[in-house]
Amino acid sequence: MTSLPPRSGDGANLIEVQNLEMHFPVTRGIVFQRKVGTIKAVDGISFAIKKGETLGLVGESGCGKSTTGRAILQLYRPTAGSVIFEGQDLTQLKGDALRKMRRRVQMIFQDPYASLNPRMTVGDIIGEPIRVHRLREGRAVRERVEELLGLVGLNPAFANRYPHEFSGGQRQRIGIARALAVEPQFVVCDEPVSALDVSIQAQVVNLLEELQQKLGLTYLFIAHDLSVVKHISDRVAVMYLGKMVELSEGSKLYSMPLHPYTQALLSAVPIPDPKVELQRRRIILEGDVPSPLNPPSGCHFHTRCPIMIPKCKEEDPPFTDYGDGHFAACWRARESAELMPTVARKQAEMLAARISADIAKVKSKTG
Ligand SMILES: Nc1ncnc2c1ncn2[C@@H]1O[C@H](COP(=O)(O)OP(=O)(O)OP(=O)(O)O)[C@@H](O)[C@H]1O
Repeated sequence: MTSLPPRSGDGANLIEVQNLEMHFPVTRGIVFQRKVGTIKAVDGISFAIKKGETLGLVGESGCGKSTTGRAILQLYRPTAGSVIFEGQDLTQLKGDALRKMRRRVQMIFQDPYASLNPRMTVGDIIGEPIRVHRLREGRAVRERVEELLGLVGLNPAFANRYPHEFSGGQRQRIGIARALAVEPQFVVCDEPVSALDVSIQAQVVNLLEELQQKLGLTYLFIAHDLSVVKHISDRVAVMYLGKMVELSEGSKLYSMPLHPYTQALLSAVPIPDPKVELQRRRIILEGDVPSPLNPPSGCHFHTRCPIMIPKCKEEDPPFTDYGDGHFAACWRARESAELMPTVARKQAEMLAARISADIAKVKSKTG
């Protein structure tokens, strides 16, 4: 159970996700497949994203971030819930209406190489969606491809080359150009910089921010790295085992995390500085991440929570607004803020500052 989607303050929401569920059946048997269980990859999450806003989505591997992105874009058809985009519930669209909507919502993938067809030239990769959606014809397709390559900081002459001729960062730029080819309004960026070197990460994050400003884009930015998310996001949401456990305006999530899981994530942010490492005080979470096939009762986090009380085993805490749109799903949210070690908070802040400095450096170099 979740409450109404957290609103993002003033201004219109571009997208509203309400009680979204994406469950995958687990089957056994080759000929007669029989359902033996359900993976609750996304288990009833609600949120809204304002036009032009970036919502960061973080959490450990397997918590349901990618599935959330795919279910919003209808790449997976959700088990339950609604996704309202420009007044239309995407979960109800079919056929032609669904195809038309796909133009407005796009995805940028983590591994740009895997998502680019190695047998196609960059020109064909970027031109294909333009032709499919009949946005341009004949020579105008080529002109648009060259324009898009320029927009993402690549030489328009690269249109004749193949994906293997490019570096990781350049391939990601090609992936971004392809996503933008159909002139979307909403883009799910699924760990777009996780596979790149830190210096290149800053360039790609910088590019995504520039494109957002130029084209008025709205992003759902998925990452496991809290520092990258902090820089690019207006608000940040944290997921654990298919549920959203915290959501707030970015800086507040870092300075006053309400959920013990967010606190643990913050305390684990690595900082390549031996002085800080010596002071590090990590919040160690006991046990492994439970299986989404058989999640714990009550609050899913209770089996690893350092401040668990008996109620947590029994009742799922509601996603509650603790003021100014700072939502958390924790029975002890009010007390837990006081338990966050200062050192852990400080190290997360320092890493975020480092990344911001890297990005500023890239900006000054690229003028
Ligand atoms: N098509 C599928 N069929 C069955 N289970 C799936 C499918 N896609 C994802 N899952 C399961 O759903 C859960 C959430 O996966 P998801 O990829 O959304 O997590 P994630 O947070 O994006 O992780 P990562 O950072 O590793 O990509 C996992 O347990 C995963 O195994």
